[in-house]
Amino acid sequence: MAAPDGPTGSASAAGPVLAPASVLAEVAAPRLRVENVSKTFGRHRALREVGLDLLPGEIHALVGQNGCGKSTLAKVLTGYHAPDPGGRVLVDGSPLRLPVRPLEARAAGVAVVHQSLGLVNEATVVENLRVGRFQAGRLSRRIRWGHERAEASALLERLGRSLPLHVPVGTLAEEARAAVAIARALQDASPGRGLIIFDESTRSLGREALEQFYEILDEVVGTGTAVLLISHRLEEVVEAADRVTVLRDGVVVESGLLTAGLRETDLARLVLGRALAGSTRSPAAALAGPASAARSEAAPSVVARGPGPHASPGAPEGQRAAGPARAAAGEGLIELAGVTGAVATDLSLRLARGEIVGITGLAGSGYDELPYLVTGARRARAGLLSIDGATLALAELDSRAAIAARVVLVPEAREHAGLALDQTIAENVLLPRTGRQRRGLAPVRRDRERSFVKHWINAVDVRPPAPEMTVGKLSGGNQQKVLMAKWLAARPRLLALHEPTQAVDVGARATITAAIRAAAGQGCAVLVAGTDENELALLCDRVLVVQEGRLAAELGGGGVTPEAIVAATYAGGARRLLRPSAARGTTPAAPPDARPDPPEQPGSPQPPAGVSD
Ligand SMILES: Nc1ncnc2c1ncn2[C@@H]1O[C@H](COP(=O)(O)OP(=O)(O)OP(=O)(O)O)[C@@H](O)[C@H]1O
Repeated sequence: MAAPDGPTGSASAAGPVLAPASVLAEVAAPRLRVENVSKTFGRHRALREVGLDLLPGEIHALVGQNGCGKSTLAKVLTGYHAPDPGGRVLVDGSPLRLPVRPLEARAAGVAVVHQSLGLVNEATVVENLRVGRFQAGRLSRRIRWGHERAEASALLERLGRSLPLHVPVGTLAEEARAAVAIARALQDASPGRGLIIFDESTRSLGREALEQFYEILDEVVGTGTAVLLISHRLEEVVEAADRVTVLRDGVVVESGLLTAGLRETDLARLVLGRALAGSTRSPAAALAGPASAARSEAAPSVVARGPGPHASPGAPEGQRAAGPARAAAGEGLIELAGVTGAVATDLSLRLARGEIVGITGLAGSGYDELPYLVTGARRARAGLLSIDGATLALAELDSRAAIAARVVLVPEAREHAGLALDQTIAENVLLPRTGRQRRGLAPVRRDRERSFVKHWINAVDVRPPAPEMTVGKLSGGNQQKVLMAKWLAARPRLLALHEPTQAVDVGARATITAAIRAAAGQGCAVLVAGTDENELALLCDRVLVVQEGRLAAELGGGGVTPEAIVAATYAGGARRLLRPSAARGTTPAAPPDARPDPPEQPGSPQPPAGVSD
């Protein structure tokens, strides 16, 4: 639904107000105008007559559920997909030829960071940053590597990063890879014109990196360049974007809403097209809901039976099931002793069966090494894992041995760790079982496999629920769900997760949360590394905070609250607002010459259209 005509302006706490897109667009020529763009894959229409205006100097968010068409639009705009005939795309008033030619788009001032980041993992940091821009010596015609290194360092420095320039990017942590991709796009931006598209690029950034990212975006939009920000982090959208457009099933249902005064819960409702239960809580809380409710809605057949804390249905609304406990002392305990990695130092902890333990910290503190070290995905320098009477030396553990012990990892970077993108959903979900079949330890029963796959597709709500679909053709969030299904289906004893709901929409988060709880309910111990305090508070029985490699705090029982997690993580320090200086609320932050007058204040704020309570 398009924004209706009528008075426009800022929003109040009573509700958001429709954006003055049409008014503003007349005042300042849009950096990007999309008209009537559609895209069909086979029989599926991923985009339907989409229209969008990006104004000079604004950060414009594009939000919507997994699979609603956000990345498809980004790929149409940058020439990866050819749109259906009939649409138009204009950059700074000039039409681009359709399908878009990538070089023409770049010349027109369109820069992009795709959701996959688009890096060549085998190439070095400097090569990824400078490919296509290398400068050769005038006489030697050889690449001037000294110059390229200096350029690359300066680009990364803008983002507050100092990375080794000669390592392959595939060896870097996800946050560092994101920084490389973002730095590359920033160098492509043309000050004062065009736009940069960030497709879920901030999903792996910790809070400090996020703050730095928005500082630079402020500089970029300050020149008049526009930013199209695709994100599932609705709190980030509300805090940092000027306006937001909502896509649902390939259709624009809200166009250019001002974010000032827009509440996260209202935006979540627009994304989902329905009201949320308990919407007075934060959307994350409301959507994750009580363990029992989430379970019954999302994965009824995996409802907990085991001894874990999440096994008892019927917890009252808004409460987590009671704290950890469960297995008799010693029984089923998993013990980690002296785990030491690159930064993590001498981390020791015990997990009971069915317990969900969170681990968090600032970037570089080492908290995020733990899931990889205990599952053999990264070699530990030292440490022991005791599980069901067996003790494994982590310095010798590899992934294969860990999987054999039913210790599994859902990594952060699904694109290059954990999913076979050219195989079907069914093949991916069944992959951990085929090892036993290959060794002749389990029979091949096609009918059972089919219902097994169907069960797990439903449990994590993969869309479309088509077992034969190639995973690479799923949207990013649905790929994440397949990754969860694959490892949950392996019935782990210890499930180690790193940012399990990244790139997953606000609705599907509840489904994944429920599936993790159900696994815990069946006795699986869960270790979840992440930085989202709301998610950790909802999911975890205990949360450990790591500082400078060492355990610095432990929160348990009633102390596992978002506020306590933030306080312990920042050791009393405060977090900055993402865009403290931006004068948002009445108009996009256009440069002075392009900035329109603020729209009039409406008499009474209107709720967003298209939401039914
Ligand atoms: N190459 C392709 N072939 C067939 N279908 C595709 C292809 N790429 C995307 N799709 C489908 O188009 C729809 C839109 O996908 P898209 O990746 O744009 O969603 P999205 O909104 O970006 O989702 P997410 O938030 O999960 O990243 C989905 O149903 C997806 O399965």
